[in-house]
Amino acid sequence: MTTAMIKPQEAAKIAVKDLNFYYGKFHALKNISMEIPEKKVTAFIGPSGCGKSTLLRTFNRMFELYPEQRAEGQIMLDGNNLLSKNLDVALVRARVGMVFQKPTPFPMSVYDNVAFGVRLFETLSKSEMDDRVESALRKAALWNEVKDKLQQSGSGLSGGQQQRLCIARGIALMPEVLLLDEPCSALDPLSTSKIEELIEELKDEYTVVIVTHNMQQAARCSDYTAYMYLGDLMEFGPTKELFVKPQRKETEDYITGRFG
Ligand SMILES: Nc1ncnc2c1ncn2[C@@H]1O[C@H](COP(=O)(O)OP(=O)(O)OP(=O)(O)O)[C@@H](O)[C@H]1O
Repeated sequence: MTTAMIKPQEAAKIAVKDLNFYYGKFHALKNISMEIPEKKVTAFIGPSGCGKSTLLRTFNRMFELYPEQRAEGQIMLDGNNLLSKNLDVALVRARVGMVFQKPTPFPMSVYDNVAFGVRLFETLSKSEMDDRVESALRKAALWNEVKDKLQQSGSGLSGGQQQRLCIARGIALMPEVLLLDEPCSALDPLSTSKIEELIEELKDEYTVVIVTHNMQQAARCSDYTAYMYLGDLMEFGPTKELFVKPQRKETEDYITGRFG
């Protein structure tokens, strides 16, 4: 399968080359090559089961927790192969943060939810940590809503607030890349639009990759879109072009709702 591709003009933050992924014998990603541009939002779209989440999870070696899962090929992050056995996985995960579909706050206070990961990597004074927590919550557009309840439990927040708390938790580690796996699927429309606004702001500082089922969301908040089907990368290019003038008939059928 040859991917219909318009190569991004920006520098690549992540360069994927000939990536194949297996769940046991099942070949879930087939020879994927693409460049994820730095400080832009890239969306992965495609019908259920096409491999969007699988591809996203390779970017922080999430699959390594499961022995039957295997990735072959290269995923270069600033020139280092993320799949190389020599790379420290904990450091990879600090550079490449991930937010999941369902908000998953830790069973601890709002403050500690954000500080927890930072304490694993850095020794900060109390005031430095306070600053870090505040700055992460501000960037996640949550500070004003929680500044008076930092010591209350994170699970007491609304679903949309919990998801922004999870984003703050990722940001607090000062990652370079943020992976968002259907971050709005469990949220109401108002929380969804807040997260979408936030994504727009995050790209000033981070490279953002988002998996979404929602094509309007991909069209609204991404700069680049990848359309996947049955483990193949069918088409990749600037979002505006992919939605307005797709190169492949399969992409057009999917985005116009004729299929999927
Ligand atoms: N743990 C697993 N073990 C075996 N097969 C898996 C596993 N996880 C996913 N798969 C298979 O790999 C393929 C890709 O799954 P993946 O979750 O990446 O798709 P997706 O595009 O993100 O789907 P969805 O939109 O439904 O979340 C599917 O055929 C799925 O059944």
